[in-house]
Amino acid sequence: MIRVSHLHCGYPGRPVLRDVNLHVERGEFVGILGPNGSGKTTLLLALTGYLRPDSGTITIDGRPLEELSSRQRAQKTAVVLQDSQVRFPYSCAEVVAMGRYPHQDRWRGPTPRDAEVVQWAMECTHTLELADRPISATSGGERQRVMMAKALAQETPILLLDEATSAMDVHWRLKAFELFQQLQRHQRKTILAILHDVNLAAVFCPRLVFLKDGIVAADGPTRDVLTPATLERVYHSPALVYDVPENGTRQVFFVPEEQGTPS
Ligand SMILES: Nc1ncnc2c1ncn2[C@@H]1O[C@H](COP(=O)(O)OP(=O)(O)OP(=O)(O)O)[C@@H](O)[C@H]1O
Repeated sequence: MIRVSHLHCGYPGRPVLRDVNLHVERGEFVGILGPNGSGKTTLLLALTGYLRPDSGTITIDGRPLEELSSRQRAQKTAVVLQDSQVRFPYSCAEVVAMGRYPHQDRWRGPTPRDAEVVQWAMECTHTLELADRPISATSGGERQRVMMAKALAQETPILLLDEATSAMDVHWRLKAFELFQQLQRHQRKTILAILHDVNLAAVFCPRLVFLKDGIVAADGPTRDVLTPATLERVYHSPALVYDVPENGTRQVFFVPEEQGTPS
């Protein structure tokens, strides 16, 4: 579904990603982790077509990204950013409805199906009660839920999340990730989620990709790559890794330097 080959990408005068290779199949839920500045957002921006590669290729369903029009790209990929700015005081319902633009005919306007999808997206993100509120009058966590609803309303096979739940409390963050998991399992959506919370990633993402200094430092099934060795190599922080028998996941405890690692 998504194939990134020998990707070099960055900003004018600042190369970031170096020879990144990544192949993601339809229906995968991949966590993208790594230290600040390691290139996670740069990779996501390259996947949306916002940043053009310096070299290398990105294909979606076998088609090079640069061959797709912006409308075609928006039909394939929806993005939820950590902090989306909406300049005008649109209501939350209007913001969610913007997710339908890539499917709409400019001359016909919204159809009953558009309204149904918007209603569905707001129901499953619990944002209906915010429908008439100006987006500028919502809290950070509420705004992230509205932007999630907009991305769902876009009805794309691929969902890219960049710290999309960072402003949410524990309850809403878990609800959001449970929803992503349902979309992955029942609609076979392909989800790439940039996260700093290694433990959240370990619970929901069966595959993890660690970036470090613009290269892929580790990529594989969560159980294989979530090891003290990988974490120490990527974050330079000693870590203890535990198996949680109750749900079959792994969890990590980063050990503050001065406490040392218990023997
Ligand atoms: N618009 C820009 N122009 C120039 N350099 C940039 C720009 N945006 C990011 N960078 C630089 O590119 C590098 C990678 O940034 P990127 O945002 O991809 O990192 P990240 O892994 O997402 O980091 P974080 O965890 O802090 O969000 C960093 O060194 C950053 O300073």
